[in-house]
Amino acid sequence: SKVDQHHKVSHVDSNKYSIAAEKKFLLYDVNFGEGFNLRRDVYMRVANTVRLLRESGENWILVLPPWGRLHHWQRMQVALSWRLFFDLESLNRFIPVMEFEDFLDENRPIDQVIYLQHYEEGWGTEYVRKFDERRCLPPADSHYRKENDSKWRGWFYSYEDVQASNFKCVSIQGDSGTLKDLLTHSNFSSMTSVMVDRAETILHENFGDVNYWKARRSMRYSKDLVEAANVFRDKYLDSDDENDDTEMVADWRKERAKRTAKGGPYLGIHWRRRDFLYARHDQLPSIKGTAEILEKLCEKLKLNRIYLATDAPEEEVNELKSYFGKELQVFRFTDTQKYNDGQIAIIDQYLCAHAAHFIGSYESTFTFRIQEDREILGFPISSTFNRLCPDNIPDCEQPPKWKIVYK
Ligand SMILES: C[C@@H]1O[C@H](OP(=O)(O)OP(=O)(O)OC[C@H]2O[C@@H](n3cnc4c(=O)[nH]c(N)nc43)[C@H](O)[C@@H]2O)[C@@H](O)[C@H](O)[C@@H]1O
Repeated sequence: SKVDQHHKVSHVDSNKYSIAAEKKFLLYDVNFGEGFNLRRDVYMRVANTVRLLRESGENWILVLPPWGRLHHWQRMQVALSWRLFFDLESLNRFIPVMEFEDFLDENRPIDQVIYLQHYEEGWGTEYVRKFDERRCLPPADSHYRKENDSKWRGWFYSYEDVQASNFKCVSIQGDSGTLKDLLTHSNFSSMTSVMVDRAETILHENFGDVNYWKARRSMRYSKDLVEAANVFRDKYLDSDDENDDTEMVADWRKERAKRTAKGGPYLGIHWRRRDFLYARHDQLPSIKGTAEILEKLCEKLKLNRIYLATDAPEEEVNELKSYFGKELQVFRFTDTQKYNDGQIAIIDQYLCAHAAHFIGSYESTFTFRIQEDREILGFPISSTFNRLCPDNIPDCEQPPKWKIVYK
């Protein structure tokens, strides 16, 4: 009936694609090995799938995958909700989202797990967007198992009593739009709730376009984290939004292009260490080399404060600091009592994003997210797209400038 339908959409009235159709739920997960900031990128891809589905008249809602089991996090936590990190109201202004806990509270089943994988035979000579139901390749076959009750069990973000009715593997090459097609034009189109595992398999439909940036801008940080970081800016970095020209409108949909942000009187650096030293060894400076770059930069920019975001062990931080003269002060946010590893990572990023000048680490997604935040805040390009060069190539190639677009 009409009344029923009205009831069904009342949750998503705030969204401009509010649709009189039955609600459907998209859940997803990402390969276990991926880090926090690649996962944030995968959110943008899947959020755009939901946007496309809604634009085509289907009433999909994105169920947010709880955070946890990240191998970079020193403390092994699981089942952390999104509101610990992000502002859900803000996310909801792009597409309707809900926490997994709330999905479970509504006693909803998971009808179908679709495990995305590549094509066994590879990509072929030309890139075509396509998908096909295929036999499961490793490791899919080991991640889900059928129990005696013929339900499927898997990791499900550590929740033990969650199961799915059906499980299929799909080979796919494509993007957010291809995933939309998979959900609407395949055997899965009758399902009400679908979980897509290995969602990182799909790409952005148009990397860096306006919808990329809308999804990105909707990912405002939780009010608690912003508050904690702002208190720190005020106390140690002589930095606040009014002086720095970094004020933001409450609703990201009202943001307009600008390049007038000044930032606080400090240098922000993302100094990626640990496993990155193996992966990108030739592209990173030594500890001493890092100190030399920072000293020179501070002298040039007439700054005497550094905000250091890093995953480096304490000994390395101490070594770095030991190379600086007395005139340079180094600050870090380290309240691990009150905040979990992901929250500290976000506070680190926020503080780097508000610095007068930023320098990051080569091809780190942690660095990329800071650059995006600075684009949103409206910094001049030259203060943002900078990287630490290795010792032997002091004038190394600087990072690509993925500028924000509003149209
Ligand atoms: C080598 C590759 O590196 C890729 O990492 P990359 O893009 O830098 O960035 P992420 O994917 O975020 O992984 C790095 C993780 O290390 C911690 N981390 C790194 N830098 C900082 C920092 O400045 N402050 C804080 N608080 N934490 C930091 C944090 O947990 C972060 O999520 C990985 O995603 C890949 O899985 C792979 O390991």
